[in-house]
Amino acid sequence: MAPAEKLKKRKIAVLGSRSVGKSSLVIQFINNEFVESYYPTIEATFTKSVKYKGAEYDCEVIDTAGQDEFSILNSKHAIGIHGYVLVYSVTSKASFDMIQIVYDKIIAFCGVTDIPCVVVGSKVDLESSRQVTPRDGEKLAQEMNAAWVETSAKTNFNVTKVFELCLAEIEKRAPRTGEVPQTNRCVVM
Ligand SMILES: Nc1nc2c(ncn2[C@@H]2O[C@H](COP(=O)(O)OP(=O)(O)OP(=O)(O)O)[C@@H](O)[C@H]2O)c(=O)[nH]1
Repeated sequence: MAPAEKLKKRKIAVLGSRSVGKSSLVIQFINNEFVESYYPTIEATFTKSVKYKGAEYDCEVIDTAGQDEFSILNSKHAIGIHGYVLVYSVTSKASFDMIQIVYDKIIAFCGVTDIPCVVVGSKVDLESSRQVTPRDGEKLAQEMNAAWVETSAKTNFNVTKVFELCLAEIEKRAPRTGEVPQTNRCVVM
C-alpha cells in the first residue's frame, strides 16, 4: 500500500459558544488530560493519528475561539475542512441555541445543504445543572442529519467517540479517500 493510501488526512473544526469546553475536549482527546482553569482560546491546531475501522487517519483538529450570533465565520473554518464538531454545554440552553446559528453559517458559507458534523453536549458530569435534555440534543442533530453524543472532558467520557463519529460522518459522505472537501462558494483571497 502506498503511504498516501495508508494515512488519510482529515481536517476537523471544533466550534461552539464561549466556555462550553471546546479546548478541554480537544486537549483531553490529544493529551489525555483535563485542565480546570479557563483560558479563552484564540485558535489552536493539534494533530493526532487515529486508527478507526482498520484505517489510519492523520487528524488535524482546529480548536476555535468561541462564537456568538454576531461572529462572522472565519473562512479558515470552512475552506478545506472535512468535518465539524459543534459543541454546546448541557448546562447552558443559550449555548445549545447557538448550535443552529453556527450550523446555518457554515451551510451558507459553504453553499451546501449538508455537512459532515457531530453535535456534542459537553460537561455531562454536571448533571445537577443540566438545562438541555438528551432528547433535545438528539432531535436537533437528526434535523441536521448529524451524529450526536454527550461527553465529559473532565471524566474523559465519550471523548474519543466524538472524533470517531466525526470521521464516520466524513467517510459516509466521501467514500473515496483523500478528497479535498467541496464548497460551492467563490472566495476572493
Ligand atoms: N465540569 C466540567 N467542566 C468542564 C468540562 N469541560 C470544560 N470544563 C470547564 O469549562 C471551562 C471552559 O472550558 P474551555 O475548554 O476553556 O472552553 P472553550 O469552549 O474552549 O472556551 P473558549 O476558548 O472561550 O471558546 C473551564 O473552566 C473548564 O475547566 C467538563 O467536561 N466538565
